[in-house]
Amino acid sequence: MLVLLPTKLLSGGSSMDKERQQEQQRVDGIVAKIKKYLKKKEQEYSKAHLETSSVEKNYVQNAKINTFEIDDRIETNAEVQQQKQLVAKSIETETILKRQVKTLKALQESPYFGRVDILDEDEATPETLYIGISSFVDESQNFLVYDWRAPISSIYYNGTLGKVSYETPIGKQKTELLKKRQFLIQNAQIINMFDTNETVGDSILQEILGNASDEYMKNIVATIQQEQNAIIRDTSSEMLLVQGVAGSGKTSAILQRIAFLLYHSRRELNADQIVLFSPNLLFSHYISEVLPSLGERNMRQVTLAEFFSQRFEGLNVETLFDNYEKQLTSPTAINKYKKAKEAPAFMHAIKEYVLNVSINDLQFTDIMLNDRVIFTKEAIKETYASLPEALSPSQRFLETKNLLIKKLKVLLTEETHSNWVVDKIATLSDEEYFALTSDYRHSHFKGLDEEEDYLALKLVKRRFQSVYDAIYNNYFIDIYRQYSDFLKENLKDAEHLFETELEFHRLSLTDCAPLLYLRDLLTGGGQNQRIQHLFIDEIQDYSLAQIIYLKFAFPKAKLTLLGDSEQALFSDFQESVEFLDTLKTALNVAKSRIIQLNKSYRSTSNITNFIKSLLPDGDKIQAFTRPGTKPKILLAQDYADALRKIVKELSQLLRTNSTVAIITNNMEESRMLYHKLHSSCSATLIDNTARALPKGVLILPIYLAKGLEFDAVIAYNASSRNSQLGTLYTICSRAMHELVLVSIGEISPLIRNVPANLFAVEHQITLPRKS
Ligand SMILES: Nc1ncnc2c1ncn2[C@@H]1O[C@H](COP(=O)(O)OP(=O)(O)OP(=O)(O)O)[C@@H](O)[C@H]1O
Repeated sequence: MLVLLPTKLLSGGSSMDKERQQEQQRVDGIVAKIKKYLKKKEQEYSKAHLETSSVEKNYVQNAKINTFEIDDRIETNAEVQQQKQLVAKSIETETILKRQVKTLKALQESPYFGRVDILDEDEATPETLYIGISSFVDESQNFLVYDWRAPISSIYYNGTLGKVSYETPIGKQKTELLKKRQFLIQNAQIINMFDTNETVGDSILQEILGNASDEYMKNIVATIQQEQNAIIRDTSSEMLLVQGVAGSGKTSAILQRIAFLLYHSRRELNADQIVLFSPNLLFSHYISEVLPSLGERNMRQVTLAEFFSQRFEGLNVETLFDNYEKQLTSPTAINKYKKAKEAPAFMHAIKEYVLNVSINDLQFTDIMLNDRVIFTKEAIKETYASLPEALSPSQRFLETKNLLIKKLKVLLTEETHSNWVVDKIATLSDEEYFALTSDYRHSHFKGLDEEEDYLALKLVKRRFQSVYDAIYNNYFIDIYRQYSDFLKENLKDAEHLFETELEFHRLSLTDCAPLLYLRDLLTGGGQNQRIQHLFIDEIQDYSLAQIIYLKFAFPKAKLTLLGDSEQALFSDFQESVEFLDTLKTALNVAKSRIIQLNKSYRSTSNITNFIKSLLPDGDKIQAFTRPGTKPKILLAQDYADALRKIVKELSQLLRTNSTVAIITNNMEESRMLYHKLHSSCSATLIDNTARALPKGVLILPIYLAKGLEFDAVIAYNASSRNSQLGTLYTICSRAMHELVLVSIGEISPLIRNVPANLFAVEHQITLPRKS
């Protein structure tokens, strides 16, 4: 619990007033220095900006020089390359300055949020340090503000007063923490300030959490809690599993963690080497401002659907959402092979299959150029078979590829003598000629023959480019037929469904990971060795097969996986510790750690208490003390009655909330509601193409609301027909300040066990209790 020092001393007391004055004077002094420095940096930035514009202009002009005059062209090439480098350098300088200006602007509004007074063992006088979103140093290199990620800053988040220690690059350091002070500074004015003994305290947190929701998630740097700090500063785990209840700050903590890692390993790590798998595009947009607000570049973000679609070009890859909607309509057909295909054993079977597949069972395919067969599958098979058996399949594929490319080169030389080439050269236009010879120093052609040979090879290469690509991309094996063969052997009859889908150019989500695994193990590819950190949000929605594949695809990456098994929309609930064990075995990681977050920050205590009583093991959830009204249940007789009630409720909710989300179980419900409601209240329908969230009334299905939060939520429809616990829990936990549940007809049995004092009902009703 937070221990505040006597309030008299802190707020009303004259000694605190005096201290506050002194602190404000310090803020004033520092802000003046920041402003001065900002001015300098702004000037440098404007200069850099002009410089970039001028080198860019130069570059464009040079690149445009008449390229049909041969002599000009040669010189242009060299100059253009030089200009290109200049542009890149200039842009980089400008970007760095732009970021510095942005950080300084943030600092001049709020230079810091914390202060610690420490006394080192060998020192006689204490030292006072101030902590902010970034460090600020004066001309004499005195740290006026310490970056929140600096080693010493960790005691602000972790330490209680007294002897404390903190990690540094040279080992553990000890000191004594004499004072910890929190500030809320806005527009360079101290709004609130108090001393605290333990972790960062409730009062400022209350103030922050009471605010309205925003289009963008905010950073939590000033109020990071101790258990969140453990997630942020963990640098040693190979796999960090964060299991946290809804609204406990999992997403916030990992974004802060990314900022921390970028600071901690500044030399070895950059933002491009971090990938975050996020649940949907809306979410990607929602979190996109957190890192920039801390002066860092964003990591790469991708959704699972995007990741798979990029790898199966030309196929319509099913998304988690299609899969979810289908499960609601025809659960049995989908579930038939789902369980087997999503299990680690299935991925293991793929590995075994690749190791043991015989050459005769490999599904080689002809390489064609239009209707002409360039390499027959028999010839390719022969090439593959000629290689030593001791090589692994992927090594043999690589060698086959090399040999095929060699053969192709011979073929291309022969092809240069064919009639079509001779004819084409004779009829080349000037433009075509210059395009073909653009990277050759024309003056160096020794004679007509050489020039003709050069042109012929160019023309042939151009025509055969697709053959080269086919070899390069391993299109000489029909991976779909291979997978179908694998299914035949390992999951009886499953191949039929797979093949039927393929005929329609569709690929089901459960086949993506095993199919890619098969392709990559067989042909050797698909791995990105550069990525150092892989973050997966909403891990409960990923199958183990998918996680195994992602670990394989990013072999050097440390994993940070976060989720809440209670919010599982697409699969069954699994206990966290059990889940960690399964993951450890499936992924074979040595150093793993699990961190549980049980305190929920998003919602008022009334909402959290209601939500926790929905869950059988909800006791572990702790509500953050924040006042608000009780959740309300509206019982409607029929659809028309529900609509009337919703319209009435909306007008009330909009008086105090800037965003009200009506969250449904699926897209169809959302569409129907939108159709009926948009004329009476200007609502926005959010579908899976949406990227931003406007204010006002939003209507969306639950899977698109994952990870998001809204001032008020109307849960539609909480009747007994919609009795999925994970769905109801996830919908309700999106609400920050107000929650209303609408039920058409009998209320969901999930709500019957909630104590009646935790919610209000619009009409007096008797809820039948479960026996
Ligand atoms: N230490 C903190 N200080 C201030 N705000 C916090 C803190 N921790 C969490 N929050 C706020 O609580 C809300 C929920 O946080 P977040 O979305 O990160 O939780 P989550 O665990 O990812 O939620 P869910 O799983 O339900 O999507 C956000 O508004 C976030 O800013």
